[in-house]
Amino acid sequence: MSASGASRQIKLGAVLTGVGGPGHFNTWLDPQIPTNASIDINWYIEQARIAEEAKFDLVFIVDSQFITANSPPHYLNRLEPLTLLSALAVSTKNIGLVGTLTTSYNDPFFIARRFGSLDVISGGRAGWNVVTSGDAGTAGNFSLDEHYDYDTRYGRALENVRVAQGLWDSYEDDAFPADRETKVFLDPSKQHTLNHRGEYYHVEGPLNLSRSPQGQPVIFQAGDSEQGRDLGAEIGEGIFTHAPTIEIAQAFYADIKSRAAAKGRNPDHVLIVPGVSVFVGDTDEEAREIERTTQLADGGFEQSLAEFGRAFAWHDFRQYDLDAPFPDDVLKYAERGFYTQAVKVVELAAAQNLTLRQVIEITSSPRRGPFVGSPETVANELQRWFDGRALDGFNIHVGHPDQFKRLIDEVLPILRDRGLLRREYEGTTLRENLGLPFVENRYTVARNAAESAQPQSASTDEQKNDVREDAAEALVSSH
Ligand SMILES: Cc1cc2nc3c(=O)[nH]c(=O)nc-3n(C[C@H](O)[C@H](O)[C@H](O)COP(=O)(O)O)c2cc1C
Repeated sequence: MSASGASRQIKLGAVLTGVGGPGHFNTWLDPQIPTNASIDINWYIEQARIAEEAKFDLVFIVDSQFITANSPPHYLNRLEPLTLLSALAVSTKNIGLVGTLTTSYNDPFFIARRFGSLDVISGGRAGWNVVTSGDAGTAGNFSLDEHYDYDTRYGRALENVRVAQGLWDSYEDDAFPADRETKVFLDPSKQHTLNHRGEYYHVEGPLNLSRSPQGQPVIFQAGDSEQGRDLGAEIGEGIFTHAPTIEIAQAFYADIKSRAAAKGRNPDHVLIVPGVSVFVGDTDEEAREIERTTQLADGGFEQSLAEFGRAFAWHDFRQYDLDAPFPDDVLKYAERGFYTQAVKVVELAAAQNLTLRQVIEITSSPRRGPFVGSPETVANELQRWFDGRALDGFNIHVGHPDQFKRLIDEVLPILRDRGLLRREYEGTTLRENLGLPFVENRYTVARNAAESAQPQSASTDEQKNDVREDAAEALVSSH
């Protein structure tokens, strides 16, 4: 189904953060959340099946590889995404399986192999959320003294993704006749080496794995700097982001879509799906109260202060006077961390002349989110953002089970009745369900193009090969 026009429908993801992600230190106290939720595969299977029953497009697994004692509970003790998603692949049938893997500390061959395997195991439901790692300390776990600077991080990311995509085309879709009569297992003309020599990677190929029914895994991306947005516009088919207000979300949406169009891409094939929290009550007032009490119970000043340094490469802000002006030279710590996020905090403090205490209070006190109210109110607001081109869908942060249930039972049916959500999955692959095109194998495309362009003149095998290689080269470099 097309992502545009009359049939445009809301995409839905479920972000599973077990016992509580950033800012949610006490979510795990909820008796309905097992204290080992983040490492209990049965909990993940249950959530994925609930989401699948509600016809969500995908489950979304975020990740990191560096922690301190002040990291959020889910981050302290959680499963590796690809291992986890492989278990979900055999416990579900339709829902997409999106995992986060950093390009800064994984070689593209390894990434291509792992996501390719997930894609094959799941019958074409895999997605890769491309990140570059905001936690500067990750470097210390991968034999480096220092995390990469931004240009290097994003340069590596682009090349890494291109190499992985090249490797995923190692075999054309009919490469394995596996014919017992003729004893031909592989058609060697349908196996391709990559021979990549780039700035950061040398990769020969081929990958020892055939393609899935969707051709290649879907590429998601998360990163908000200029370089991050450019990368998303270049390679992202789904963009994971924050959306604090409809105006900011609309500006982000327009920016990414126009960057993608400027790169010659179809903007409808870049879906913007920010992470959002939803609170549902019987009335708008009750929902606001649930939002306030939940945020108060899940958060806390002391823990927020301890965790506050994460964007600044875990610089410890507890050393400063809380009631003095916000320290003005801390951005240097964030240069290899979550710099974009850190800049926003520092700019806010400067613009409003805030103390450190006030900044922590602002970032940790209950805030009135946009998707809070009676089922009707929440449905209206979700629709307003969708119709207003602030986003193409929502990655719902799954926190308290009661709230996830109310969203599914009370809000989604309203949107479904308005024709904004599917009743049944459109296809069996993540691409089909997201309205994204199947990725044709580049060598098959080049072969077909060469054959139809020169049906008579290609008199020798050598000539045919030249044309094929030329076309393949053009495709590889423009892909
Ligand atoms: C919405 C969002 C989600 C992210 N999720 C992850 C994640 O799960 N794991 C990770 O290592 N980095 C994650 N990142 C970090 C980015 O990959 C990037 O390193 C960081 O945001 C700094 O780059 P930026 O300034 O371009 O945003 C996320 C970033 C954003 C904006």
